[in-house]
Amino acid sequence: MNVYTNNIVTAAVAFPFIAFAITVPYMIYQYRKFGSIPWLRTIIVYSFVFYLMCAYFLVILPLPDDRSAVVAYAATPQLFPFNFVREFLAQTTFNAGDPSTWLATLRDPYVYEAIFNVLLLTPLGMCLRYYFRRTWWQTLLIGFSVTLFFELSQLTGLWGVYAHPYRLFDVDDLMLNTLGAMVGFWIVGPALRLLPDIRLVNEEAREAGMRASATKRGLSFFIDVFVAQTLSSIVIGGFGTAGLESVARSQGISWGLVSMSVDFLFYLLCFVIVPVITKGQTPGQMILKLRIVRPDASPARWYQYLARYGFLYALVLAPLLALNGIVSLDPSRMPEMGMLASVIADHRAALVVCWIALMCAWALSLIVRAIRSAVKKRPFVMLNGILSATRVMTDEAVGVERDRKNPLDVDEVSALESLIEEGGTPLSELMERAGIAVADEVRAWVPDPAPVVVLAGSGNNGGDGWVCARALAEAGYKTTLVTPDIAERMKAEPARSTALAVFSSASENDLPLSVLVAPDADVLADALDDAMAIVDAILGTGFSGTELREPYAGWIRAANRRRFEGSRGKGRGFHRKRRFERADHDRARRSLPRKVKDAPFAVAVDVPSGLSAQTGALARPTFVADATVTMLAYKPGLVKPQATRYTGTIELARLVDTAPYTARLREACGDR
Ligand SMILES: NC(=O)C1=CN([C@@H]2O[C@H](COP(=O)(O)OP(=O)(O)OC[C@H]3O[C@@H](n4cnc5c(N)ncnc54)[C@H](O)[C@@H]3O)[C@@H](O)[C@H]2O)[C@H](O)CC1
Ligand SMILES: [K+]
Repeated sequence: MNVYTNNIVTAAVAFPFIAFAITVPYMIYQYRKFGSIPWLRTIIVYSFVFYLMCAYFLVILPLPDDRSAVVAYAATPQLFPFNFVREFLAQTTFNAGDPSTWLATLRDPYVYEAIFNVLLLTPLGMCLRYYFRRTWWQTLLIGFSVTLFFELSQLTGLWGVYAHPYRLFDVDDLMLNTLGAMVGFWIVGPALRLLPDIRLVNEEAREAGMRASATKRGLSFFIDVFVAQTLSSIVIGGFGTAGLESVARSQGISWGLVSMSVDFLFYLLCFVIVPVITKGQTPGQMILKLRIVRPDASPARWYQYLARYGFLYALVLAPLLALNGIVSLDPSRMPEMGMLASVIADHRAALVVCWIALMCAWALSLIVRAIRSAVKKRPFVMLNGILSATRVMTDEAVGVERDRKNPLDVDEVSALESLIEEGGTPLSELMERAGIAVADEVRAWVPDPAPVVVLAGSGNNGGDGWVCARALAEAGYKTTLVTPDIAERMKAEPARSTALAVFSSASENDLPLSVLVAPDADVLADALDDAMAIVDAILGTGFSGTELREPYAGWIRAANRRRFEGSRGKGRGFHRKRRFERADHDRARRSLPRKVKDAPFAVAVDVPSGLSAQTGALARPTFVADATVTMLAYKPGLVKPQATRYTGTIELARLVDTAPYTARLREACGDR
């Protein structure tokens, strides 16, 4: 086994170099995707790379010294499947009835190499399922391809580096390695319940990406100082080379003052002039996608940038100037000094100690506040931010905050739809895009095709649901669409024609889409039990009143119950029935038991059904969603505090570039 450990040591030695080479592009990719660099993901990815390197090194090392040597045992590929079994049986002393032969068997090279060959790709299979969320057949295919790559490296003498193969191409290795990948895939199945859900890791990363953490801000500040200082050094260096230093001295101008002024100008450029031009971003903030705004996320004014960084400049510079003042006082000239100066000169050492203590306390308070803001997920506010009435937010958070701050009333949304239609985009096209946006959200959470239930009402919200169902079925999801009535009898347009088109497209193309028309409670519950995702396209902006009529109320109860009480497992019927009768399930999320582990992902179209898009009033029951995909603009009801636990995270699907239409709408409203 020694050769194996040696190879792993080689991998460990080579890993830092490879890790270093992938770090920068990997970090940039992560940051661009999530706006943050999640540590769990980083650990997984780095250990995965390390593992693949170990595996490959085990396959190709040790390298022979002679590049043209013929290695006898590797010369002819081994093409008989199960050769290792034959060889083992021919050579073994194994006797099932004699335990003393068992250990020897394990030490038999044919046995331990077979076990090792299975183990080699087991982590790959685990990772493919857990991290990359691949299905069994994808794992099989990838596992086989990786193995083939390994074996071909051996067959071709490391792709032609060696004149002859120096390790054996063996069909048994191909089979055993691929089997190993599948073993990894299977054993990770039960472990999935214990491991943190990688999709939640992504979600957390995205959430972290929304926050302007102290790290991001520190880094962007560092970049800015670096840029300003580099530019300034180049210019001052240039002045020096041009002989300006001696000119200045001959004129009696302090060169130190000149360099300080040049520094100051470049700091002014980076921290004030550039933000004025870019509407709130210093160079470092442009790279890290941060932005200086007012606390309500509206754009800041030029004097606020000046105040923000002016105070910071003073806060950093003043202590340095003070220190310089203390140190440069000469005690021997005390008699000529004023009272204060002589006291300072007399206690210089003590004052420097005080200064250091003060600076340490300041740095410590910054660190403590940075950690606290990271733990409590709150913004990190500094004194200069308060004084200038500005905050640093991520670009993403600024966008969301501005959208949230400008919701459109329900009748404004209708007016917007009409404007968009006049602008040349028909409502049926909007519906198509809306349905696809919801399907994309489902696919982001449930990446592998799985059973999905779409609850569709008979209005246009239901129309979005029909499109979503078709898009999911086209992607291979086994989709069940639940509707109160057949497509012909849908009440609204374009929902009716859309539903009819989806229906005929599903049968023409043989899509895995089944339609349940007004199913009874048991049939619906069966469909929900199987579902990995539930789409609520029952009611959108057209919902009125305070109560939900049947059958919608029953559908929502069934969906919420599936989420919070699990599927109708054996022995749970009685318990659940009682709960159902007491109507406990339509209590707010806080008072419900924790979402059950196998709960399907629940996504609401436009608004959760039962929540009034205009007022935020809640009906009993109201659909409880993990995410809401809202169309065109936020609605006032979605941003009400009581709405959050029903909406989950809100995604805005703009469907078109709404900015020109919204501007016209606001103009029209202003005119009124
Ligand atoms: N208009 C468009 O072109 C687009 C709309 N989109 C989506 O459409 C909905 C709004 O659609 P609308 O047809 O106006 O209303 P709803 O589908 O939300 O609901 C109407 C439907 O509901 C019934 N109803 C009303 N109140 C109740 C109640 N208390 N109990 C039971 N049933 C009720 C009513 O009778 C009607 O039948 C919008 O949210 C978007 O999702 C697009 O996305 C794009 C194009
Ligand atoms: K809905």
